[in-house]
Amino acid sequence: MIAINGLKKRFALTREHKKKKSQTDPRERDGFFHSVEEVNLHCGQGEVLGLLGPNGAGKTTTLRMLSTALTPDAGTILVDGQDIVKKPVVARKAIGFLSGSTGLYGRLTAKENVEYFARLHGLKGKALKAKCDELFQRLEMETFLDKRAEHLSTGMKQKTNIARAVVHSPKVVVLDEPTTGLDIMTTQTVISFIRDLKARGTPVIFSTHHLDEVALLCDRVSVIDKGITCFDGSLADFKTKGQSEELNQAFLNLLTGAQHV
Ligand SMILES: Nc1ncnc2c1ncn2[C@@H]1O[C@H](COP(=O)(O)OP(=O)(O)OP(=O)(O)O)[C@@H](O)[C@H]1O
Repeated sequence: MIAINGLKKRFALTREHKKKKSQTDPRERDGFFHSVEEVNLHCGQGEVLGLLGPNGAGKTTTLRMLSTALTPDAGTILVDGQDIVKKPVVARKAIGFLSGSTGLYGRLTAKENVEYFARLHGLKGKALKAKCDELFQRLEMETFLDKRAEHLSTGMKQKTNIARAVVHSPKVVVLDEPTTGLDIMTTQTVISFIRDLKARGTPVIFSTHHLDEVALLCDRVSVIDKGITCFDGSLADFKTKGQSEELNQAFLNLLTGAQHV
């Protein structure tokens, strides 16, 4: 369903970076920062994949390439067998992407924001209302639908962003740190929403630093360390290869192992 192979992305170093005498990161070389060096990731129909990695590992860069916001320097990204790098317009219809920095229109209400994106995707009339109402109910948004986005709390904004990302019923959902900064109740709503997507057969890829969410939701896990995939497999394999039933420990063991390769 989703197959990423040999993905690479580098960014030109700024003048400030180049001026620095001491090299701080092995990914800084030849005038570039090699943010993603070799990422491989696989997620099947109805599976949920947790993308893990330390800060700066390259998770957001990978997800931005998957969402077509960034073009890879090398590698392939297949969604349902279609090469989305070659067909970005097809990809944008097929993928619902929640980015950490997605902005809402502050002067529009939560409801207007979601409806606006529904219209951009070609929904109208009864179909638009039915889809939006369903999402407002599933994401428990009814109490703040008529509040302007600029006055919403972090959790309310995140729910609105999620509704906006999936209003076109995408084949694949990609969420960059969907629960970061949320309270326990809102986190629970987001977790239930991901479970619901899985039950409907929609594959979900989400990045997180919370391994309790991985335990609750994921069939598969992918770990990136310094721009390189050091694990991509089932949750059971993650525990076996990480040599621990405890997910935090398995994650740390996999990272340590990767450094020794
Ligand atoms: N446009 C850019 N120009 C230069 N460097 C970049 C750019 N975008 C990302 N990077 C660098 O690439 C590396 C990977 O960043 P990325 O945001 O993908 O990491 P991450 O795994 O999502 O981290 P976190 O868990 O902290 O969100 C970082 O060192 C970052 O500074």
